[in-house]
Amino acid sequence: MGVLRVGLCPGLTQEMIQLLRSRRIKTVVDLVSADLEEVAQKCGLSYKTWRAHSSGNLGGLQLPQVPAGRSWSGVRNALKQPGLGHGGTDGLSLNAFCERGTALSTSRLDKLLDAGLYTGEVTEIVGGPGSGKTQVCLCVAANVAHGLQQNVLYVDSNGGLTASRLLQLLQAKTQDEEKQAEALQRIQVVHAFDIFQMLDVLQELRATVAQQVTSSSGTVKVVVVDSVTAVVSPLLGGQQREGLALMMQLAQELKTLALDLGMAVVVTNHITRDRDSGRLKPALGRSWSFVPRTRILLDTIEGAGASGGRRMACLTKSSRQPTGFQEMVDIGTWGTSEQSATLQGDQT
Ligand SMILES: Nc1ncnc2c1ncn2[C@@H]1O[C@H](COP(=O)(O)OP(=O)(O)OP(=O)(O)O)[C@@H](O)[C@H]1O
Repeated sequence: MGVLRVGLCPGLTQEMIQLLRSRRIKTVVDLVSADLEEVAQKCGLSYKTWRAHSSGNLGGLQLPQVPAGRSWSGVRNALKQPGLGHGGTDGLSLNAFCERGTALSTSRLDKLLDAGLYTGEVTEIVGGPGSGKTQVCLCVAANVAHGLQQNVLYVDSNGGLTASRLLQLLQAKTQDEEKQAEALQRIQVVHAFDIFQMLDVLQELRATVAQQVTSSSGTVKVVVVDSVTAVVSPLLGGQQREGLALMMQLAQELKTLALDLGMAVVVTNHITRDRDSGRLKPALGRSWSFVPRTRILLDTIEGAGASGGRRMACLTKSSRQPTGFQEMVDIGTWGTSEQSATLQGDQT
């Protein structure tokens, strides 16, 4: 059991340890199980300062792997489960541990995602050309920037983003031009047309956020990458080992942003046909398939064609909901109305 001690994480002073002890918080597990806001209040620290102090890896101590929850109470309950709370497999920073598993309501796909995009995770939107992946990304960006008033980094690697469509989505949410402008300012758009540019962008974000732990300016909550396939697939195939290595480096960067910096990461991926079975599957192969924790497949509805806006969204990977859960969405009306219909949910 990790007893709290000076130097375990930056800013954890003897004085703070004494204060915590007087509140019966003696170990790392006591600390992560406690209500952070309440602890901050009792110890006379601002919540933000406390969060800043509690970032870091607690001296490399292994924090328990908690099943994804949605709130602090979820984290606390998870820690009460037998077998948890005595060290684990996942050396998360305390900061990320606190942030992990917050559901951000972001799009018409919230129901499939079990309340929204989760911080601390990579979510993948998969589909063929014109299936609506970019529309989902734009919708997520608009909702996060306007509805949640949080910052978004939007990495466009295929030129799919258009400012006019983004504005259209925001106009559907508010008529107030000032609010539209504020939301647009929260969406930082970066073009990265090869993997090196993309790695640069993500590494820069990581460095900036790491340096700004105590800054009052808002940090990026959601990272959108549309698409990973555009920059990775030219590197794969044949004997291109370097390509695979770069792809896994990209995967690592995205996971770091999610797990260590508490962001929700959304990526898009193409589909490809399996050589043996002939079935459609996400592109980029088996190594990449483990990167996203949740995956949604977008498909055109038979007979409707790609030009129509109706799509079937199907949950094909999830740790929370039964896979096979489907929802019909109309990407064409996303900028104008808020209609969607759940068609079916079944276990596969
Ligand atoms: N401004 C718009 N208003 C309404 N619907 C649009 C608009 N732009 C595109 N769409 C719809 O989105 C579809 C294309 O979706 P999108 O560009 O998101 O696909 P994608 O999956 O990202 O494709 P690709 O893989 O080729 O980039 C169009 O067929 C159209 O139905």
